[in-house]
Amino acid sequence: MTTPTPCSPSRSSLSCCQFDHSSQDDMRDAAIIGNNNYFLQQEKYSFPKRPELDLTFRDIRYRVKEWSIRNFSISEKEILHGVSGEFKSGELVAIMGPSGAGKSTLLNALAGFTVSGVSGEVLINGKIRVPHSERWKRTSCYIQQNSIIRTYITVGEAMTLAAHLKLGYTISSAYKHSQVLELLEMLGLSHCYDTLCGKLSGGQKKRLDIAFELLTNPSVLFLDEPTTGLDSSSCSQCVALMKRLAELERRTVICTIHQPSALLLEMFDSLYVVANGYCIYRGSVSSLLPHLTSIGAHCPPYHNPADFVIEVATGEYGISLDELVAAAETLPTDQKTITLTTSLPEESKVTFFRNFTSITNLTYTLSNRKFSQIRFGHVTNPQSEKKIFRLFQLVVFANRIKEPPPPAGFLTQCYLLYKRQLLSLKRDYSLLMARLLCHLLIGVIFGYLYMGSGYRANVLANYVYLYGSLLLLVYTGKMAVTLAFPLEMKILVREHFNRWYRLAPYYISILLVEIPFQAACAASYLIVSYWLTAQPVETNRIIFFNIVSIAASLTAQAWGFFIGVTTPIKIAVFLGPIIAVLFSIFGFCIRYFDTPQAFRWMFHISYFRASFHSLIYTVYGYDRMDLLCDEFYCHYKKPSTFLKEMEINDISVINNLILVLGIGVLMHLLTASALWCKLNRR
Ligand SMILES: Nc1ncnc2c1ncn2[C@@H]1O[C@H](COP(=O)(O)OP(=O)(O)OP(=O)(O)O)[C@@H](O)[C@H]1O
Repeated sequence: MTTPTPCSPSRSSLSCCQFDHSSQDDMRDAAIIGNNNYFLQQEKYSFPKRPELDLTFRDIRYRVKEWSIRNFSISEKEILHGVSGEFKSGELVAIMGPSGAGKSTLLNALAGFTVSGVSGEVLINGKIRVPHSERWKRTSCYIQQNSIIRTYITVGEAMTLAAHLKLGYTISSAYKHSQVLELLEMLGLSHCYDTLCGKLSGGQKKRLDIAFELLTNPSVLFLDEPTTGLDSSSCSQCVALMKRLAELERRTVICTIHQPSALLLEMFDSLYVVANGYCIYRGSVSSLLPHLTSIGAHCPPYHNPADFVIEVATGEYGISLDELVAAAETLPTDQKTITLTTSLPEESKVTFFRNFTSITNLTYTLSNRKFSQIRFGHVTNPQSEKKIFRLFQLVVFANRIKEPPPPAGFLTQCYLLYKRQLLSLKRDYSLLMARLLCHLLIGVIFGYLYMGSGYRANVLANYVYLYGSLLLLVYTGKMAVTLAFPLEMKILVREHFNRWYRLAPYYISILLVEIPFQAACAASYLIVSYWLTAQPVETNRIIFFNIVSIAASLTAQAWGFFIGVTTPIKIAVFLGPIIAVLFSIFGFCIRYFDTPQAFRWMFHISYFRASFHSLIYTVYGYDRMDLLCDEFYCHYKKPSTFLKEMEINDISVINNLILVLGIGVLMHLLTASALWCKLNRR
């Protein structure tokens, strides 16, 4: 057997995807069959083992505030009306109900995805879960209905990257790679290793979403309508997979589902039916029909029980919602939750078991942690024996639980996310090329239209060229990100909630791609048009001209990020240009003393004005020589005359540059804060 080559952390983040196939096959063999491989076997037990988590929820309510145009007031609407229940580890739970019943709302509340507006208690193994609990997020995952995956990276690359981000570098790359292969194998995706994510079918994308999250082996999985959009065979494969996930390592798997077939319904261990925000059934699938029969709803022969319960919920069988809710409240609940404190000394645990089970002669050994070595003495009743065995399972399991490996560090996250951005761009560079070529083309057109205006005393043409150039760079800088960022948000929300990375590395990785690219686009325009319009060929002027223009474009880009993050896309498309135009009029059409008092503050904070004045000063200031005059009298033959009349003869380009860059930095800080609020204050 070939010993797998470990990928060192310093190698490419995706280096494990770039193994040649023969070594990949060897790795797979080593990972799956290779019990003889000491290296992998050793680490197999260091993979984060997670505790079994029972989830109990009590009196969950969800209220939203709604603006009523008719009453001109804000009213409160309750969507979940105090629902309670319990989902146990090792169970596959279906949340069902008619459309609009509140299934997704309940799932979001239980997962901690929605926090604001939610009241009630969620208990994990009997302990109250605090909102935004980091620990909870590390042991659970939430898989949204619509799979949002980057289209232009392969399954193998996406999985490897997720493994590096989520498992950090305390685990070797070789081991992470073996986990990736194992998971893909388990989810039937190993043949898609080199397939681009965008080319996967709907069902494959869903399985890939699950594979991403299983890398950290979460104890609780929440899935919002995982079967929606799948054909019947893919549906049963998907439910069978979830069932396996629940059974393997006793995970708690909770999903919302729309009217499953009778066969699919049978696969669930537990059902939770909601109607109009109330619970109308909770319990096993087998007890559903007897319960409904007991309240007078008889399921016709050969009718799908899933369809039947929805019909009952919508009132088709004449049973009111109040009756259904009242009947559900009489259903037995297992309120007893036993919480084991793993930090208890072993002796205390033995005492605890003795007291709990009234066992007289209990001996056990955990030396090699096998259940077979647990010996019961005299057990007073068979019920206790079952319970104690289960508790021992918990103890043994708890002893095997290791702290999850720390995720990748800050700089590594920046690097990995940056690499992912570059990889996507490398595969889909059409948009970037279009942006670059447009800048070049406009540079040629502007240069041609205002050819030679840079050295003539007829400064009006050059004045318009400078204004037009700045407007172009501001618009292209702003709008490209204003419209693109809302699409990014969906991926960010999913990955951030599931603790792939923190916000700062993500934002930095975006900026590391967008800033150089926008600067390159702006430079391509400036070089062409500067040369064609025959602006002064002096090193200092050229450098200042480029720096000021690029700074203005990047500050506009920062505004674009801010607008894209804070406003819906439909509003962003016109808000972006409106703000650009509003700030552009200061300095161009209106001089400071012509500006009404009420608007003078805008004159001061307008980065457009600051950059525009700086550009004019860069071209005509610094004691520039007389301009070329083709006529008998040229009023602006001396550039200083023009600067004086424009009231910009004594400005400081450096101060203006600081203002422009300062506004850019401020906008990025505001954008990051707005993103943080969006991600953490749901
Ligand atoms: N933030 C909100 N503001 C206003 N109404 C909301 C909000 N969230 C949910 N609702 C309303 O609550 C109800 C339940 O929504 P939810 O998405 O949970 O239903 P569902 O059972 O998952 O439906 P479906 O099966 O059609 O997806 C709907 O009427 C929805 O319009």
